[in-house]
Amino acid sequence: MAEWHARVLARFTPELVLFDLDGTLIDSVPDLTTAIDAMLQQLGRAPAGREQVSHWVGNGADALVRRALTAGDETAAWLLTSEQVAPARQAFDQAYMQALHHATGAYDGVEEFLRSSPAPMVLVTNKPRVFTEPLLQSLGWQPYFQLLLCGDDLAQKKPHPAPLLHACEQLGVAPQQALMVGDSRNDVEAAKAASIACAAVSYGYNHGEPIADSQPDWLLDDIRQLLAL
Ligand SMILES: O=C(O)COP(=O)(O)O
Repeated sequence: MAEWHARVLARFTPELVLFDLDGTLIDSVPDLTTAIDAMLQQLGRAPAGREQVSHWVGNGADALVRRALTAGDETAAWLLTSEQVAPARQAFDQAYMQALHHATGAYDGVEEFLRSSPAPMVLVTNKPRVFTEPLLQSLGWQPYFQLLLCGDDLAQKKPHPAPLLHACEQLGVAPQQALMVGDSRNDVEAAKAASIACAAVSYGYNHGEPIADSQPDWLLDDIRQLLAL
């Protein structure tokens, strides 16, 4: 088991680490793009490509499909009715289930952190459970996490603080003793609203914007920077 880096210890000693998944632990955009482009092709539309898809990830599968259907127009995306979205969502779900772990891999340093984390870990992702569980199983990561909280487990998802607070409560850790690690403003906003310290990684998606703008407590280029290695 590794020790926390002095920069973390100077503030507090985390008793629980809450991890985001997509863009933080894994680069899932290649496989998400395969699924989104297969869906668009079925609908007779042009493919979106990885760059666009990377800007649409982070608020769960429903938001991703809505954004793809409206070429990223956020207002138009949420004006679509559930009935309008349903066939596309079905096509996406089928394609993503097939593609789940073809090109998705862990970022540098992630495996090392997971193996040697100084504190118990929970996964708090907006990804639906139907994809998260088989993907974690395929990565062999399920034993690392005390709890998985997926995007469809609770009524609210990040940036709402509810999943983070729920995780703390389940593990019996005060929010002030937990650390959120994520890549997007959804993670930072959820952490701030829950009074949870937040480290953000600079290499993730964050809708194509710099995560520094959200002012996390720590900005990391590599998750191992949290550790005294
Ligand atoms: O939008 C998604 O499905 C990804 O969610 P995550 O970044 O919270 O892991």
